[in-house]
Amino acid sequence: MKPVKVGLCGLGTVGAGTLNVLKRNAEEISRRAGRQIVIDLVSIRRPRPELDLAGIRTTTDIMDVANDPDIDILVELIGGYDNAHELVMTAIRNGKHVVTANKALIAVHGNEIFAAARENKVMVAFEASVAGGIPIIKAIREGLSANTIQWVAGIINGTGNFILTEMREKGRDFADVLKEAQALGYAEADPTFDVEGIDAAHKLTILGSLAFGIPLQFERTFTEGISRIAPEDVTYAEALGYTIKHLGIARRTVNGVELRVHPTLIPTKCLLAAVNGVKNAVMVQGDAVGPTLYYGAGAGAEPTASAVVADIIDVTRTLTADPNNRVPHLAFQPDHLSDLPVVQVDEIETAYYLRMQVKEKPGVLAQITRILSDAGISIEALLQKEHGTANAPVIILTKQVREGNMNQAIAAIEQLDDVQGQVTRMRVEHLDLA
Ligand SMILES: NC(=O)C1=CN([C@@H]2O[C@H](COP(=O)(O)OP(=O)(O)OC[C@H]3O[C@@H](n4cnc5c(N)ncnc54)[C@H](O)[C@@H]3O)[C@@H](O)[C@H]2O)C=CC1
Ligand SMILES: N[C@@H](CC=O)C(=O)O
Ligand code: NA
Repeated sequence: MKPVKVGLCGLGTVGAGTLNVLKRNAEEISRRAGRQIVIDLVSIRRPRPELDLAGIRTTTDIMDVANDPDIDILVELIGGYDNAHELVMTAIRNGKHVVTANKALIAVHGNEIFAAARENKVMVAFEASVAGGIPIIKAIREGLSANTIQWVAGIINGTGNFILTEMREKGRDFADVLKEAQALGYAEADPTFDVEGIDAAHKLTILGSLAFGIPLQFERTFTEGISRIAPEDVTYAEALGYTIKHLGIARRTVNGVELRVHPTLIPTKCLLAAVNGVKNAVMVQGDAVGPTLYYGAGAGAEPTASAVVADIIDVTRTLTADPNNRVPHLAFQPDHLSDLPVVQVDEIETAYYLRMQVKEKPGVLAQITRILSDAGISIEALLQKEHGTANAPVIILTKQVREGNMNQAIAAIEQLDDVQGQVTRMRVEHLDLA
């Protein structure tokens, strides 16, 4: 049988990793795929003498790859929304299968891309786009397909988890750790995507669609990053038995589905609290299987290449399958997607961590607790730190409450004369494994 010809666009961190894995494991890969897979054409912007490109054609124009009649599978590893969009749509229209690691592209343009792929009877594979090397898309789409999925929660940005871990364990400076994450090839081209939660929101958008069979709705995913986490919150959380992690949460509720990414306090005994450095982990709760957990490297050249190459093998294996019998892109048949609404963040229900600076005088705590109880908010724990100054921090953990009620209570607390500045708030999740 003729070899399958791959055209690779983007020879950066993941592109170079993909090239290396495909070459190093070529023999095993062809035994698994049933055919030889060769990289035939690579787009390259500047010379890369350290890479072995022997026998591979090169071009400086990515569109040459999308338009080359010899290429069977286009692998998009350039990143970003616009050029990648044009590249992938052209490849699909030219009848090529596509493998991509680009979560921004899938979260924002995925509905259009999958419709075009269906029309042109080609596959678009995107395992590397969520949680790097962890086969989470395959797990949800295939391994858990018997289940009604109740929720998915995970650490899905390696850079952010690396930063939080280094800050907590070694007291390192945020900016310094971010620079290291960039040097290690973990961060996005624009690292604000990592620290402001946008990258995690792209990934959660994809996970939510796979779990609940809804169209991709990135614009409805609530997004908060890690840039405003203060070191003292890490310390107070620990004193209360919690660890702060940046989580993506997709949950089915009576009103629809929640899609949200934000810093979250989770009990230190929870498995996700032990996930450190660039590692990611995703928990999926299905009605039949119960809780499941997937762990591994969320970023980096070869872990990500592992998912890219697995997708290339998957596509190769199913090249001759009837397009109607392939695994649907979003796990559910495209004409059976659901219109379950994504609920507004005001409507979500969660517990809260609150930190405020109050004047050390009698009666202040009573005023605060009255505001909370008037809003129907029960207190789980309260910490008052002696500062020896006129002002002292008060930390409150609440029980579950509707976010809209919490917003009103916080606004009222901030109006009190004896409360200084703004109230810091973070959501708390227990991720019960029932
Ligand atoms: N680095 C990682 O650990 C992971 C990255 N990803 C995704 O993989 C994709 C690639 O990421 P990296 O390899 O880290 O990025 P990178 O910045 O290291 O590599 C991108 C490469 O594409 C080239 N490129 C960009 N635009 C181009 C254009 N218009 N024409 C020709 N070449 C162009 C760049 O010159 C660069 O060589 C992104 O979508 C990223 O989100 C996904 C999972 C993990
Ligand atoms: N920048 C991303 C790369 C993988 O998706 C991350 O740090 O997780
Ligand atoms: Na993955």
